[in-house]
Amino acid sequence: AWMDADFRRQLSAQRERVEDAFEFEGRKVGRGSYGQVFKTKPRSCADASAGDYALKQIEGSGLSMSACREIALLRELKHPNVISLKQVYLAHETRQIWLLFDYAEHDLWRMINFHASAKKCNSQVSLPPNFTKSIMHQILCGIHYLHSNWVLHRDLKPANILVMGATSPERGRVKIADLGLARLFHQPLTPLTEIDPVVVTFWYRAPELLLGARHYTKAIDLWAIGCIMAELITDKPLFYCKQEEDIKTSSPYNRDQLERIFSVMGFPSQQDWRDLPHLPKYGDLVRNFGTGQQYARFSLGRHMSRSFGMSETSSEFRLLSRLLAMDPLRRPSAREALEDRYFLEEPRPAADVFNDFDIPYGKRDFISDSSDNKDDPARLHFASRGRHLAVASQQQQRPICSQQLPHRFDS
Ligand SMILES: Cc1ccc(-n2nc(C(C)(C)C)cc2NC(=O)NCCN2CCOCC2)cc1
Repeated sequence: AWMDADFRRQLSAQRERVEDAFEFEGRKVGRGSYGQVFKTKPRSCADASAGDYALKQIEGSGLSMSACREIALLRELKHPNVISLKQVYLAHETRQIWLLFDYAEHDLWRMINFHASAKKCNSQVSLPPNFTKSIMHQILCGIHYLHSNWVLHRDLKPANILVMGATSPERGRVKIADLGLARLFHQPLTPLTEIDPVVVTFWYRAPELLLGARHYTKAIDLWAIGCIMAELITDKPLFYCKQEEDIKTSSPYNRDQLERIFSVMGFPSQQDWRDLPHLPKYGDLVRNFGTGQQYARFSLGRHMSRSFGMSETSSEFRLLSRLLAMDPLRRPSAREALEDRYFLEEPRPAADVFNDFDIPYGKRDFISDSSDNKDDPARLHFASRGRHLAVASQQQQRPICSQQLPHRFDS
């Protein structure tokens, strides 16, 4: 061994082990190709008041490329709206890697689903009037910080937008994270592999990516933020498109997803998007859609006003349509979006997105290890990558409709 044996023994005796420091048996809240996540409390301070922590056990053993990337990236970043890495544990015996984060009780995927199902039962849940504005402001602050450090997110979607819960000192604060799969491949044209059967959603992918753009850009993140803003307003994914379960496409071109975008936005004209003909998949586009005349009468304004009564003159709509410019060159930077009139008007964005309202969402369910076996039909667990097809298994999901929902909630 390259190290003196005694010295090694001394080091390993001193090293703090993650199982000694944290209680996490039976407290799994997430599982996927990235590894698994536990909701833990430090064993030391027994008092329940201490905040919870999220322990991510990285899949595989040893310093994999993705573990290196995640640690190297996160240890350099520090911003109130970006998830922060508190500690790294290397279990030398098993060569396991554990990452310690602050625990986030909520995320936009679960929050939006909660409101969508409450709506279906005609039981509106009261939220502060600046709820969407506060969330949008904090997402843009976090992304502005990342972009200024030349970090692109590349997979922004509701599941990756976490929100701190009532027991956290940062109650109601947005934390941008990346729980998912896309991080493993940073080229947009990488074929989806069988590593992960979880279907990656294309609902937040910018049109230039679907048309073969070879590199991610900041504008691609801003498009996804526009999609998230629309979903916060309507409780529906703006560019929802059913997807074949076994999508193993290697081509970035997704005709159904493009069709959905055009049926909301209209078809981009030469004036709208000068560089469109230079995109790799422009030929496929013309073959499938011709001149796009069939989408001539569609527009975002028409869609948002007809389906959701949104005024096309409101500053909320104006910002949304800036973010969802088909031509990436016309989308605002994160800073320009933050300077939009929308954030200067009353009501102003709040640091706690729930304001003084009680938080109506349940806590995350623990994933029981019994549901680990694949042939358990009820095994549909929350895939933290925001897979919109997965729901909690029945015994975990309390149907909203059966309860009488009080106007206000006890958190
Ligand atoms: C390979 C690789 C994977 C992920 C990242 N990554 N990147 C980010 C940015 C800074 C871009 C938002 C965050 C993460 N990692 C996690 O969010 N990790 C999950 C943290 N969560 C776990 C569940 O509990 C809350 C914290 C980098 C590289």
